Amino acid sequence: MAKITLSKLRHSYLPNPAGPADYALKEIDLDWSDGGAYALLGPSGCGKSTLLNIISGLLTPSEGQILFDDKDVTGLPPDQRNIAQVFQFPVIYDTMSVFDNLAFPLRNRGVPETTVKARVSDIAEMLEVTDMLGTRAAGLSPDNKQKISMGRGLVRDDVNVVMFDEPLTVIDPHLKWKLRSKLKELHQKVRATMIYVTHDQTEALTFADQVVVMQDGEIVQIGTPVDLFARPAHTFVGHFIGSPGMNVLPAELRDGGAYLAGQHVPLEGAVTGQGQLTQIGIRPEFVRIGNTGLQATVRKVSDVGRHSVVEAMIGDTSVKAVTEDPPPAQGAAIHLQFQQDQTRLYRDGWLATEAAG
Ligand SMILES: Nc1ncnc2c1ncn2[C@@H]1O[C@H](COP(=O)(O)OP(=O)(O)OP(=O)(O)O)[C@@H](O)[C@H]1O
Repeated sequence: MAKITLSKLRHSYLPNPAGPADYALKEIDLDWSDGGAYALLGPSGCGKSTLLNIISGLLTPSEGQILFDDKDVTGLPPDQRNIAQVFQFPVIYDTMSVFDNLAFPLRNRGVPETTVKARVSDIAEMLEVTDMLGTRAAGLSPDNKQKISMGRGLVRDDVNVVMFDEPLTVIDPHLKWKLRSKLKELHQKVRATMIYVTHDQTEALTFADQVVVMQDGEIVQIGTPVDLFARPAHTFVGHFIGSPGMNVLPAELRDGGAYLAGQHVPLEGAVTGQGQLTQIGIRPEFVRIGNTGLQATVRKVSDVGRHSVVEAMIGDTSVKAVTEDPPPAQGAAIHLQFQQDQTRLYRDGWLATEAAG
């Protein structure tokens, strides 16, 4: 397994890119350490596949370098990069048995048959497919086929990195959670460097120790699932992660204080930096409905099981609050309290307050 370094990477699909908007990947600098479990998370079109194809060698970047264990592989074709990939759809040989499918990547490399047997039975056990080893792959259900595809990606122990590209797309929703946690468990057992590409926050947060969040060809934050929830570096991360996402509210900044619809909102700490557009970011989990605080009117209440999501209007601005108490009625006049140490200011999208304490 290898450490992967992406250095000053940029990519444009245009022959003569003029400005940042012409780049599918703006400048990417990133270190993925040996044996880590990473997710690349972002909406459709943010550049995930472009980055994946550059790492696997299917695409040569317009600028920058890719290093595996400090060795420059930017010019190497895919077959010389020693990478395993698991795709959205199963890649298996229907006419072969499950055993032969799992053995294929090893036999292809001339691994001795005794090692093949040992390795295939280990992987089969981890994936709980031992009883299927003698079955022809053609007869398997789509999710079992995808499990075997994953097994084929994991069976070699000499690859630099295993990359998963939206691997749960074909899996039935009720089986997804099972395979998600299985993959996490597998990573803990095989300790390979793994990169998991997805637009689904639950998949990314369940699988990865470190999540790389992308938007518009740029990395907006790299952090643990807890970091991304607790202290989003960008309003995009706050909004994209969490359900419902962070409230991002228009704010006026006067004498270092923030105001929302004319009402003062205490922030977590001092405001730093420069920037034009100022916004307050607060997660709905930290907005309380109380007797004092910002005046608001309830617009809508959604019961989502253990708690309710109350959407209230402060002036023209909609704010969401999560509450486990009986919610107020639609149209009620209420007060909202923002937990101060969780109330942040963002400037042009980027975090601009210092953490409390
Ligand atoms: N072959 C190509 N030629 C021109 N533009 C491309 C090509 N492939 C991707 N793009 C553009 O590059 C940008 C990034 O696309 P990319 O496929 O990397 O994003 P993504 O995050 O993987 O999205 P998805 O999840 O939909 O695949 C998009 O604006 C896309 O339109």
